[in-house]
Amino acid sequence: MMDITKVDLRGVEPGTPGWEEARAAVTSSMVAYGCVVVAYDALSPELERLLFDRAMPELFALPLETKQRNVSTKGHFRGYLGPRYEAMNWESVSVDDPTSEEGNVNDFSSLFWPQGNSEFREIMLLFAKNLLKLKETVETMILESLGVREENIETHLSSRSHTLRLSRYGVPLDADSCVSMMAHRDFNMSTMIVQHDVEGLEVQAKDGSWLPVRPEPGTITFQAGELFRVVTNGRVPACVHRVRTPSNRERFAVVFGSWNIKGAVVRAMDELIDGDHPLLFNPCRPDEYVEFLYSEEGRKFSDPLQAFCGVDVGSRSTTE
Ligand SMILES: O=C(O)CCC(=O)C(=O)O
Ligand SMILES: [Fe+2]
Repeated sequence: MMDITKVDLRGVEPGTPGWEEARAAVTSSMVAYGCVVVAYDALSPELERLLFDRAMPELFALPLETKQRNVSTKGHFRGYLGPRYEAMNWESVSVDDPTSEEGNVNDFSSLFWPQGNSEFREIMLLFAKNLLKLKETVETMILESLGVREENIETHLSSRSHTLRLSRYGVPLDADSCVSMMAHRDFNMSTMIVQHDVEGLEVQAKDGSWLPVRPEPGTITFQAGELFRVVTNGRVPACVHRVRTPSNRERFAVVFGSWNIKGAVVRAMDELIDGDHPLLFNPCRPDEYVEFLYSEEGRKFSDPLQAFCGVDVGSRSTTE
């Protein structure tokens, strides 16, 4: 089976020799799959083991009431997600704005370890900061390649909020398919996924085939969400992905999500609209889009973004 090409971003910075080559490779993978697999040192192997092999199993073994203390006022897919997803055998906790020094990660950590766990807190903060840097590098590469001006890239990067989510998948309940999370696109700007030891993430190619992303140490998957599709005026598709674990093992994953700042409007970047690339999506409000996505109406569409804010309403099609 074919692998998605891995791009080595270790030590690659703007102006360094490897930048342009890496940028081209990142962009071509994004245009093809809506995702790219990169090699990047976001956490040392020792810290990664501490997090995945010790802290995460310990955290998820806590009583339900303890995990439920992880709440968020910031909307969908935040805080503790558990019993509602029993049919998937999936649960996760998440921290908002995980790179802020003002104590979010601290409060998050003391929910689970009231007596303190400075090691966990430090790992989370370091991980989040490094993942944020990687995200900015990858998005800069893509937007630069597509011809977006530097000041617009900066505005784009500074209009974001972030979450760091820790997920646990029990062994897949459907032993035939081994799928524990169905095919979907994320409705945010972008997502980065860090796997550890156990396989699961699969990405769908345009021909419909599924490409497994192997949980190789030191690799991270960057995926475009629906909002990135709007921003790039459809040049970059939102990544279709799922979780499937044929080895039937419990699996942990860390997911860094990039969202809009509250109330913002997302629109296609000026440089990406021209005669050859007419505007595909009207400006959209992410909070309204999410409402639509989960509404009875929204669920009918195979491409709900197109139905919600697509310019060409003639091409709307339902899955029915
Ligand atoms: O666990 C993974 O590898 C993917 C998770 C995912 O797709 C999600 O949380 O939206
Ligand atoms: Fe996802």
